[in-house]
Amino acid sequence: MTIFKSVLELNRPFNVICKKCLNSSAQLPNVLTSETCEISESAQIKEIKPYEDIPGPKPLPLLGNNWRFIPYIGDFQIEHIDKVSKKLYQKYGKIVKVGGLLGRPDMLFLFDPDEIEKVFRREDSLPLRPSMPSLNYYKHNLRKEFFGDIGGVIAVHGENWQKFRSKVNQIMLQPRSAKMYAQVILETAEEFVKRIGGLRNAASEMPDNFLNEIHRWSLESLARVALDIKMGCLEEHPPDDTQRLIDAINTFFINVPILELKIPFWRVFPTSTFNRYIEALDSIREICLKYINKSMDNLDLDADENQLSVMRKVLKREKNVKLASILALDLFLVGVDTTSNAVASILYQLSINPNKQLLLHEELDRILPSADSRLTIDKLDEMSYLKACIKETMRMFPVVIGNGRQTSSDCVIGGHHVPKGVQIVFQHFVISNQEEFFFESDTFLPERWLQHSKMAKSHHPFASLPFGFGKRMCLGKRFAELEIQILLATIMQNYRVEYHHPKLDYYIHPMYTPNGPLKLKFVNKH
Ligand code: HEM
Repeated sequence: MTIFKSVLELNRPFNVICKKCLNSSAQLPNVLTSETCEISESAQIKEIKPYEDIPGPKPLPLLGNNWRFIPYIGDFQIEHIDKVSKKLYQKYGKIVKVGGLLGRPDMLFLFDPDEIEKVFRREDSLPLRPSMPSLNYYKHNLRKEFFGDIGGVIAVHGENWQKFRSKVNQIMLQPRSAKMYAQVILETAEEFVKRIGGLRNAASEMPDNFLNEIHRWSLESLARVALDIKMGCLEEHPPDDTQRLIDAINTFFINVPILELKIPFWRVFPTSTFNRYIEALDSIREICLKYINKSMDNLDLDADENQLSVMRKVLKREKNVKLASILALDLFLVGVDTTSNAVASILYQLSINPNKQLLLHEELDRILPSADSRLTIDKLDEMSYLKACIKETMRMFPVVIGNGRQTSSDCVIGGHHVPKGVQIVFQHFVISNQEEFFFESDTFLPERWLQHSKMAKSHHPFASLPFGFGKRMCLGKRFAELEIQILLATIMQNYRVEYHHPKLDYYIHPMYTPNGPLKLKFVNKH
């Protein structure tokens, strides 16, 4: 059979493949033979283009493409990867190769939800998200004596990841489990709403560092859910280590892309960035362990499981203190800044879209008619416009602008042969802001997410995925959603939010967030 002969002659899998296989979402065979493909020679075939033909910025000899991240010389600024990604899409199209990155595999930017769907659907049982080799190094080399063979989920791969994740998946991801924490999440939201009242200046505006205040809420909320501990973040004078923890988490996130995308000198010697990063991770570990141990002190494992914090639930089921502590550590590492930046972005979008905020208030006033009306899960379930406002913000400004997977075998993506080991980057931010996938894509239109609205259109299910997808999707999704919904409902029950300053651009710092002091004005509703 001539088709298959040409594969063998070129010694390159997937040089040609039948159209049926190409469009299939099934895992493609590694080497195409007449046994693995039912299509006869006469069937329509499609040429698979070689990997080398994927367009993208050309690497320089010796410097590869890393030079592009050098300040003042290169054209890739980490803070503006959103704009860089858009430009790459405009210049090269839906599949772009950024190769020649020293110390790391090629990156393949995907701007096509059909192709993203295929990658996700082909995912095997051990999906590999290729992020944070520096954290992997921290957990498995530098602080090996602490982590041992229990690395947690962040920056952990293969069977170790699967073993850990299978033990915590149900506790973290069942919607019913998350809802059990509604009461403590509500108490923390109410505390924060009170604090907002006290933070206002004479013009009812927030201080320049309002984002830090939101971090404090996010940390307190997570500590209640994960450990059943009141850290006191929302008190007038919080314990010193709460701010230290917030700063360390920020330092950690800011340095991740620097260590990953710039020339990785840290792999050869400890650079100042690397030292700062390790210091931050050590602080996170030290402070979290202090609170984890506190939480253990008054542990009653015989208590009704529904009353237990996430960490205690895991402890009760697994009887493994190390595993429960490492889970809590991972949650603090990635569960604070993500949620707080999402809240900052949602409040900002509502403040600059007052007509949409008005519709949100109409919904809230109907469901919670007075300042004393009690928010319950049932009432929250009725708040479809509130949820649509959150979804719409996450579509236009996803806090995590892209996600990724590393190919575990040779495959075909976008009609090209792609070898094993390449890092596929799903460009969600660029995709979900395109007219092709969302009409009036640059308009804040929560109605598009409402089932019964005239503006609701069916969307490509892979065009906006703020929490990822599949076996490795965000472990904290249920908690993040609940925390954000409860906080937003509590704020909007009490205040109208306005913004009277020059419009803010967005940047990556370290999440995708409004760039500038969030001088929101909170006006009493009652
Ligand atoms: C708005 C808030 C959040 C957003 C937008 C977000 C987004 C994401 C995304 C995009 C991923 C990668 C998913 C994938 O690879 O398919 C992820 C992973 C993860 N997230 Fe979140 N996240 C948020 C909040 C949280 C919170 C509050 C927690 C913890 C309580 C959390 C814990 C995690 C963990 C542990 C992972 C790694 C999962 C794994 O690799 O197995 N996230 N998140």
